[in-house]
Amino acid sequence: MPIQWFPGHMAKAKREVQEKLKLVDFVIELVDARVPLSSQNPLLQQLLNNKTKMIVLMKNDLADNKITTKWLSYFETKGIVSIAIDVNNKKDIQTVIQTAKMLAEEKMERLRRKGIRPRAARAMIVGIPNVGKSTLINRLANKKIAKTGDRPGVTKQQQWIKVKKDFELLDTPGILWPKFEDEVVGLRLAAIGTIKDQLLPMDEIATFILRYIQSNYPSIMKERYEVEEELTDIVGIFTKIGKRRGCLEAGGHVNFDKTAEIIVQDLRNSRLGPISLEHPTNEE
Ligand SMILES: Nc1nc2c(ncn2[C@@H]2O[C@H](COP(=O)(O)OP(=O)(O)OP(=O)(O)O)[C@@H](O)[C@H]2O)c(=O)[nH]1
Repeated sequence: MPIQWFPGHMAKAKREVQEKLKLVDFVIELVDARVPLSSQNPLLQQLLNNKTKMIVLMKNDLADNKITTKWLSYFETKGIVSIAIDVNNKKDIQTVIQTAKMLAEEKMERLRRKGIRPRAARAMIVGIPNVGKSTLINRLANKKIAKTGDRPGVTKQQQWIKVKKDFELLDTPGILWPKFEDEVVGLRLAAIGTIKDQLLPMDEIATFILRYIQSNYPSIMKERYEVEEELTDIVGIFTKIGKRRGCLEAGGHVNFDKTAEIIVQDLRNSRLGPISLEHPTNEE
């Protein structure tokens, strides 16, 4: 899939993240629970330079819980603290705060051991476009955005959100671009809506979604689209779905673009139920 990010934008985003990283003690990396690895930016790991991070699997309400559990174990085996949340669930927001506080306390303990007077630990949120950065910041801020002044070496004043007495959050997130070298990664990200649709071949994405669902969630395929057969005749399947969903043009022909759009929107709007598009061991 020919998706290109402009190198200039990427370089600028990288510089901005690098600058902000200097201000914080740890990083909260947001990924999409439906595609946790595909929605990571491998560059972040290099930029972190030994800084602690926690991973928040966002939009867990849209993901398959069984697969999410596997992802949490996967990250645990890598020694990375991870949690999965629905940003609209208050309990989940509390879990983010508690987990971040735990990391903050570890950091403060290290300072104490070095004889440095503890202060509030500072964190920033990073993630690819549309992963939920602003929404999570707003939930954590809960209208408590507090100016805590300049930090040395920073010309632009940073706003900090006092989430807890000993934990502050940078009020602007770091945007990182996903990586598209692997075609399947691109298709997964396109399916969940990371990339602007104008740039996308919707029929390819819809086909990807149908094939994936047919092999991983055949009952959904049957219930939603009344398709039970193998997807060898993809044109036939599009025709069937298009007719059923009223995507017809004059003359009774099926409009394939409209049909593809409906399939993609069905997935994005969770009309197919909770679905994960990536498995830790690539079981799919
Ligand atoms: N269902 C669900 N939707 C979520 C969740 N978190 C965020 N969203 C939705 O995802 C969309 C994108 O959220 P934003 O907070 O704008 O994402 P962002 O990462 O700040 O996006 P950019 O500004 O493009 O970088 C919004 O429609 C949110 O409502 C979640 O946990 N569950």
